[in-house]
Amino acid sequence: MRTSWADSVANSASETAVSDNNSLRRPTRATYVPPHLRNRPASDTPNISGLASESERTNFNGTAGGSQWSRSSMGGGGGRTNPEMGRQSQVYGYAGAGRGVGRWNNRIGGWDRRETEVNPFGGSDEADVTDQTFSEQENSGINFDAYEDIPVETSGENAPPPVNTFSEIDLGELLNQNIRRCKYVKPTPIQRHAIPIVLGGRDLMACAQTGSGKTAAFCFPIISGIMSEQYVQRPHAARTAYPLALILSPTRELSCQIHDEAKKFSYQTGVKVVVAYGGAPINRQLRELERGVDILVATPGRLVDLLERARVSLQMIKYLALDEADRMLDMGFEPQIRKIVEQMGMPDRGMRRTMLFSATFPREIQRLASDFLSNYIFLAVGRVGSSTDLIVQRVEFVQESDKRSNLMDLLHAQRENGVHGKQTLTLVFVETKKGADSLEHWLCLNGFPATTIHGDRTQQERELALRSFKSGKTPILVATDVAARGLDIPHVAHVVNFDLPNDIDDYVHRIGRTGRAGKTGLATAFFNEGNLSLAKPLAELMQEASQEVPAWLARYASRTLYGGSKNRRYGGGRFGGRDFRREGSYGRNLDHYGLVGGNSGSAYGVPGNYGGGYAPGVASAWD
Ligand SMILES: Nc1ncnc2c1ncn2[C@@H]1O[C@H](COP(=O)(O)OP(=O)(O)OP(=O)(O)O)[C@@H](O)[C@H]1O
Repeated sequence: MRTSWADSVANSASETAVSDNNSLRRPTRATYVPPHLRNRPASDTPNISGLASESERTNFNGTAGGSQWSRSSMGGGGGRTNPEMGRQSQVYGYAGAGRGVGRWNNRIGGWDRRETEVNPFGGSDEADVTDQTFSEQENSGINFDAYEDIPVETSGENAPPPVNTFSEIDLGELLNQNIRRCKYVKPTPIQRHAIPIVLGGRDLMACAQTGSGKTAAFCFPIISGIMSEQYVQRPHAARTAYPLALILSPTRELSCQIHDEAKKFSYQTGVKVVVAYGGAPINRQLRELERGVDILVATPGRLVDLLERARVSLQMIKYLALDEADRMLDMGFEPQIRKIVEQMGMPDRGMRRTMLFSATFPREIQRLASDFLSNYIFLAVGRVGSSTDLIVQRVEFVQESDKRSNLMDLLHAQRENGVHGKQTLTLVFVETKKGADSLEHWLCLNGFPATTIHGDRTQQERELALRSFKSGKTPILVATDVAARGLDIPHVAHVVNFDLPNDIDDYVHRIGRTGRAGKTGLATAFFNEGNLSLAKPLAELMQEASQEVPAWLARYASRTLYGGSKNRRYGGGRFGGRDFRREGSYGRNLDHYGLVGGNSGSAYGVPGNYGGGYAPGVASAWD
């Protein structure tokens, strides 16, 4: 019998409670450690909390237990500078852990923050790991087994082996506590493979299906790596922030989401996470940065702004993660990413750990991405570029003029049948910003509370819309591609492609807003003659995901000249995740299909139709 994720959570609750009582003893404040004491052999006395010994607990001024220095100069959150220092160096971490706590330092600068840190889990008792406050994203009802027999391909030299449990990985007790607070009982397959690879000091290009836990897969090794840093001296510059890790994502909402997740994972660890994105007041972000930052989550546009103002330096970056990496490196945007990674002071590849994650990884993008990586491992979990089997996909032939009434039928049926209950959230994707506004208006007029998210709305409106949708106040969200990638919105039961995208990868990401973390979902697409280029890849994708392909779609697919088998980009076959280095094509002049000397500049035979190329009036997902 299959056990659900929820069952696993329930079964583990008692164990968790026992271990937590032991492990949550809060450390007292740690402070400055004189250089001669740094990196001293650990004390023989086991030190559960990973603190420096009493004799070492002397602050910068020589007074015991003080915390001023660490607050002001370590980016600890206080913002005050110790006048005796005469400079504003930033010193992080200390190898003060006694034996028994492994390589974990106590993140001196962090302890002061711990006292005032808002509990992102919402509970009043921050030490109560078993609290039930983490309700919004409660991982109940998740079918963990859905991921158990997923195919995995790893290539690259000496890939560190995967693990089966979080406890097999030395992530550090504080991070482990947060993993338990998140109610993550077992690592998902991408986490099982990716975390040991990065902790093993390797660069990584990772493909895994939508909703399969990639965020934690790159956050855990970053947080854990920063926590275990022995000692980091940052340069002295009054108003420049020197993050140790940079996480880039293509949209503002996704950056905010990653920031929220990373804050949960790093709660009480002393690791400081800051987000910077366009459309929001920069001054607030600057103030946050001034208070110190270990992990900076950003959209590329705002990051370049901060770099050009010299308010952020990438000089100390040890970890670089690109989420939705294929989007970040597609035609329109690659120069900006290249500038950030190669021309703005970031340590060269090989001197930092670089991680690229996405659910889709076209061969051409893999080739570009390999410029940023050093001797990397390629990891493919699941049928890459495919949708997950957890999503039931339907395609209906609907003429443009009939789309609204068809949508209305779907919504009425959903409401009346109560198939997914009253709380059902429906995400409707359209092509243009105008189209989004007009459909939203029409839905509201017809008694279906809806809201919209697209690039013409202010950031405040976008955030409000997302909140209103998540809360169920407006259970229909009409969106452009700005909401296609990465957003993890619990309880989205139905994704409707009112207008299909031109690119099958965008379709994969859009429908991936449902059927997440082992839950099932439904995706309906309206197809007509305007979508002929998608017929073949769509039919193939559906077939691969064991979905019923309508006979009319199969006929269109067999007739279609363009739009060809995009899976060939991934190497073809049932298991599509393929390291481009393993194909005979490595280093040769290929087009997106892997055809030597292909039609230049035209991916899939549709001019300017890949990724970054947006037609006028069409929404860009880029911030
Ligand atoms: N080990 C785990 N146990 C339980 N739930 C998990 C685990 N890891 C991640 N999750 C949950 O799974 C959901 C999806 O995770 P995440 O958003 O990281 O997916 P993703 O792979 O990045 O998806 P996308 O490709 O759409 O960006 C989140 O709600 C997250 O909290």
